Amino acid sequence: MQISESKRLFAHAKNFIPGGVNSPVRAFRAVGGDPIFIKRADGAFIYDEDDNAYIELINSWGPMILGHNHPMIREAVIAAMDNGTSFGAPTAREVEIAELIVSMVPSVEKVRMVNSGTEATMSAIRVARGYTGRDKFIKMEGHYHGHGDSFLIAAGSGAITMGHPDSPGVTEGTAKDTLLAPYNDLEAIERLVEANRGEIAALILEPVPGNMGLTLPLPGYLAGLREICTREGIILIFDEVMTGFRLAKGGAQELFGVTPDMTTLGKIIGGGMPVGAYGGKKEIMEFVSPAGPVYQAGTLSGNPIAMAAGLTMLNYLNSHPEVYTRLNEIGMQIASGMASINHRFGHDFTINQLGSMYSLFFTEDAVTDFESAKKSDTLLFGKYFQAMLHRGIYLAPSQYESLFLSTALTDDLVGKILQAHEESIKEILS
Ligand SMILES: Cc1ncc(COP(=O)(O)O)c(C=O)c1O
Ligand SMILES: N[C@H](C=O)CCC(=O)O
Repeated sequence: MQISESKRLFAHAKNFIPGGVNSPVRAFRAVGGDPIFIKRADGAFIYDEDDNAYIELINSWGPMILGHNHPMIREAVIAAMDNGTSFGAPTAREVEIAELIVSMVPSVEKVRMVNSGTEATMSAIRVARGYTGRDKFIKMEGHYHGHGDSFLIAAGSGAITMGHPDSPGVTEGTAKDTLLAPYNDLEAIERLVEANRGEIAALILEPVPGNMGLTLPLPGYLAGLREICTREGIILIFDEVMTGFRLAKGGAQELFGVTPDMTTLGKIIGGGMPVGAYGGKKEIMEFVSPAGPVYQAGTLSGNPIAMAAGLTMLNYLNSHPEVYTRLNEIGMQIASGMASINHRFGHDFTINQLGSMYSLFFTEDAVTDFESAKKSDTLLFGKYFQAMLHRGIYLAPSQYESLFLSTALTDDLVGKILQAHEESIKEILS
C-alpha cells in the first residue's frame, strides 16, 4: 500500500496545525506510522488521498450508522442549503427534531440543541448544579465526556491514548469537584456518596462506555445507580453521545430499561453534521435560560443544515426498526467470527460487543472497567491495527475506542473483514 500523498500532507500539516491534526487520536501516535488523509467516503468505504480504499469500522467515530454519503442525508442537506446556511433565529425544523427526540429517548421531555457532545456534557453538568445547588459530581475512571475542564480527569479516549488522562491546564479548583469512581462498582459509589452526602449534584457516565474500549455494564449496575441517585437526590446523567440512536432508537436507556434524569447526545443526532444535545425531565430543563437561570447559548446552535441532516437521520431510524436487527446481526457475526479465529490461533482474546459496537482487547482477562482495559497489550494492538490497515480495513487508531458498524456492511464485506482479521492475527503472532 502506497500512502505518499498522505505522508506529504501530514508533514505539511504539522507546520500549521498542532500535531498535524484537529483531534489527537487521528494522529496514529498510539499505533505508529502516519495517519491517512481522507479524500472522500461512500457507503462502507473511505478513500485516501492516494486513492486506497478501506472498509470503514469507525464511521466518523459513530455518526455514519447508515454508511457514508447516504443519498437521503445528502439530498436533505442540499435542499436545506438552498434556503441559506445559518439564521441565528428559531426555525420550524428545530421544533420538529426536538419533538422527535422527545418521542424517541425515554428520559427526554425537553431538549436543547448544541454543536458538539462536549457542549452537551458541559451544559448538562451546569444545569444539574444549578438545579440542585450542589457543586460536586461523580465521573467514572476511563469514561470520556468531551474536553470540558472538569471531565479531563481520568479521562478515556484520546486523553488516555496520548497519556494525558489528567490534562495540564485544568485547575485544582476545578478538579476537586470531580469525584472519581471505577465503573461497574456500586459499592464505590456508595462510599463516595457517604463521604460527600448532600454535596453531589450529578453522576455522569457512559452507560455502555466506548472510550476505554467497549465495556458492558454488569447485570443490575445501571439499575443500582438509578436507585442510589433517586435516594440521594443526585441527577443521574447518561452520556449517550456514542450510544444514543445506536444501541437502540432510544439508546442504552431503552435497551437496559433504566431511565436517567438527563441525557447527553451527539454523533448520530447530526447525521454527520456537528450537532449535540442535552435533555431530560421538564422540571430540570426548565432551569435552562431563558426559561430559567442557568445560562447556555450558541450562535450556530440549531443550525438549519445540521438540523436537516439530523432530522432526516432520526426520522429514518425511528421508522426502520430493522436497522437495529441488521446491525446486531453484523455485530455478532464479526465478534463470533473473530473469536473462533483467535481460538484457532490459541488465544481467547477478550471481545466486548453490543449491537453495532465492539472492541477487541489483547488480553484474555474480562474487561469490565478501566483497570482491566489497561491490561490489554497495546503494542500488539498497534501491530494489529497496521496489519488490518494494510489489508484495507480502517479501525480506530487506539485500543481505547469502540468500533462502530454501519448498515452499509454487506455479508460479503463482513467476510472480507474476517479474512483480514485471520491474516493479521497470524502475522502479528508469528
Ligand atoms: C461519550 C462521549 N461523550 C462526549 C463526547 C464528546 O463529543 P464531541 O467530540 O462531539 O465533542 C464523546 C466523543 O468525543 C463521547 O464519546
Ligand atoms: N472517542 C472520541 C469520541 O468518541 C474520538 C473522537 C475524537 O476525540 O476525535
